[in-house]
Amino acid sequence: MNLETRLRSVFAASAAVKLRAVDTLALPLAQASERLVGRLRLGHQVLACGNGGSAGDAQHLASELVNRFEQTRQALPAIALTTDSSVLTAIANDDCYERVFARQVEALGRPGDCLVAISTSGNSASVLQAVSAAQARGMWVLALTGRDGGKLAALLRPDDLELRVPDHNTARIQEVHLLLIHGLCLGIDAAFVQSPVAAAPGDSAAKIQSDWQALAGLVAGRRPLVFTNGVFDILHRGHVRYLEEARAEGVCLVVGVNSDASARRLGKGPDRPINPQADRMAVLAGLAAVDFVTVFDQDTPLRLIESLAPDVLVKGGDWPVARMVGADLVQARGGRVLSIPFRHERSTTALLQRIREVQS
Ligand SMILES: O=C(CO)[C@@H](O)[C@H](O)[C@H](O)[C@H](O)COP(=O)(O)O
Ligand SMILES: [Zn+2]
Repeated sequence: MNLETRLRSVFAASAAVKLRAVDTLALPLAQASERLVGRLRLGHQVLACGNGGSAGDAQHLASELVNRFEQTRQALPAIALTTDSSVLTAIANDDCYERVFARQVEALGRPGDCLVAISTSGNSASVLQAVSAAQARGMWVLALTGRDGGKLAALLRPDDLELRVPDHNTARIQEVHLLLIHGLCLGIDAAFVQSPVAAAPGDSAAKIQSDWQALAGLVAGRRPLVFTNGVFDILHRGHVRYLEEARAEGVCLVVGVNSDASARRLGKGPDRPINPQADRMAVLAGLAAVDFVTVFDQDTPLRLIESLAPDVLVKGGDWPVARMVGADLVQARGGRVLSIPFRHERSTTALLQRIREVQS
């Protein structure tokens, strides 16, 4: 067989693997892309690793997240663990090659971040150690593999994802890996072009949106949209947990805060709220679970709920669904209404009582 004939059969084989992969991988690829979007929106980052050709793939992915793929959108945080020769040689030289990625995961990974682990065999020890290090740090793993998934597939936990190319040839598997990387980026581009994250991590002030109309524009397309409201005078552990649970009900959480005048009309006491509305909003905006904070001056958040049209309405503590303002409105649009009990029973009133007792 001359070279041209052999190349023709390589082209055919590559196309055939891709067509086979469509059946098994299109759906999990879409799910992986959506999961990445969700985590990136929360300020998490992507770390990527692999050896040889897969090191190139890790860099390819990182460059498309940090810079862009096909569309202009905000920069996204991703690091290829394959590029810093000083770091790589020091770890390989002083410790062992198998630790080159794991050590970097230990240094850079944070809970909720994603490790993209690329290995055609699923058996590269350096990638396996990186996966274990990521799992130990509360990260989740997106594995790009081939063949039978190797030892890597066996290491994965229920929360991890694997995209396994149905072939045994290293080069063919790598060719599909690149297609998968571009597929991930397609979904990521689309999501962030449609609705950019207003606040960069650490820039919590951008989460505070007092203009309801502007807020409605910012959350358009970020559905299911979750809404909750309250005074949040002195934030306690029960609040933090319930806001995290509320955020998990959708892709964006807006918290409506009673203005100082509105809070005073609730009649909790002449000195309440203790903290002015600007302070209460700033503290809420500092929570990772909260995407936006806004304020309402009315007795109830009904008009705000009408303006935002959330898909999920949540109240914390012991509010029965029947008593929740706006419940019928949300349900009439096919939305859900939830009462999330405080898992840590704390009350601002009781807390203030204790502080006063200590003082007197
Ligand atoms: O690019 C190629 C082959 O096409 C090679 O460099 C290949 O990536 C290397 O042999 C890797 O070490 C293979 O590792 P893995 O995919 O089994 O984890
Ligand atoms: Zn190669």
